[in-house]
Amino acid sequence: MTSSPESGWAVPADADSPHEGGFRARMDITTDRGGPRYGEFSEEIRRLMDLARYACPTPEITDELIDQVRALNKRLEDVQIDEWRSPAGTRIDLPARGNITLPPYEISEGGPDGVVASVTFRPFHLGGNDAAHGGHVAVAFDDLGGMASALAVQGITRTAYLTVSYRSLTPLRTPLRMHTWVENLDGRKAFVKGTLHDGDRLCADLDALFIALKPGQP
Ligand SMILES: CCCCCCCC(=O)SCCNC(=O)CCNC(=O)[C@H](O)C(C)(C)COP(=O)(O)OP(=O)(O)OC[C@H]1O[C@@H](n2cnc3c(N)ncnc32)[C@H](O)[C@@H]1OP(=O)(O)O
Repeated sequence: MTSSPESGWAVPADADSPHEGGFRARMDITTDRGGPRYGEFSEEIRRLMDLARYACPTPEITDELIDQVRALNKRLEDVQIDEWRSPAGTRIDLPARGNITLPPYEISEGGPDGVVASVTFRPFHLGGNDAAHGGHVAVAFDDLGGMASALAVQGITRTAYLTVSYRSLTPLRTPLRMHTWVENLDGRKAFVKGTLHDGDRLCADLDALFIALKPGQP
């Protein structure tokens, strides 16, 4: 994996890619990548996003911050790797598998009855009026609905459709209960339902279809 000189973004070097279709690569999931403090690193990045979202720096402080963030980005550019070997998304010991782009969640149950997780939308997940952005709620449902369907079909699934009904405001900074489960399994089709609760209050619910991928299907 190298960085594209034009964009500075990581680009895949596919000659040695371990990917064989679906979301996963032909390699073991490890909890070592990024080291024992990788979870702390992810949390500091989330904190950076939270603080940046609500910051109103003076022009002088903006200048200073640009230099500091550029230095941090330069350090990260030096350690780019492809998605299959990146700790973000494969560290199953960390909230949301160490994936900093997902709302952080912790799973308490996962099996034939579905998945139950505590999800906390961060300040940077703001939609407006101190409530979570609906798109971030859908992201959480997609990931945990995908997990429920994957457990049911014992394989990799992909979202065909996903409908979220927003029943009441979803608060930030509050551990919420998300439950996703397969209501009906019909061959490769897993019809998934889900709920998101703040205590007894229903914030949103899910109606989705996930399709089990065929071997090698991209
Ligand atoms: C643990 C980690 C969890 C992570 C979860 C993250 C999940 C994601 O975000 S996935 C990303 C978003 N989704 C995508 O990009 C998917 C893009 N679409 C595709 O790849 C394909 O259309 C795919 C795989 C969904 C289905 O294609 P394909 O495998 O060819 O199946 P296909 O033969 O068309 O359909 C299979 C069945 O599903 C039905 N179906 C497919 N799409 C739909 C749909 N949108 N609505 C209703 N039915 C559908 C078909 O009618 C067919 O039914 P039947 O077998 O009864 O005739």
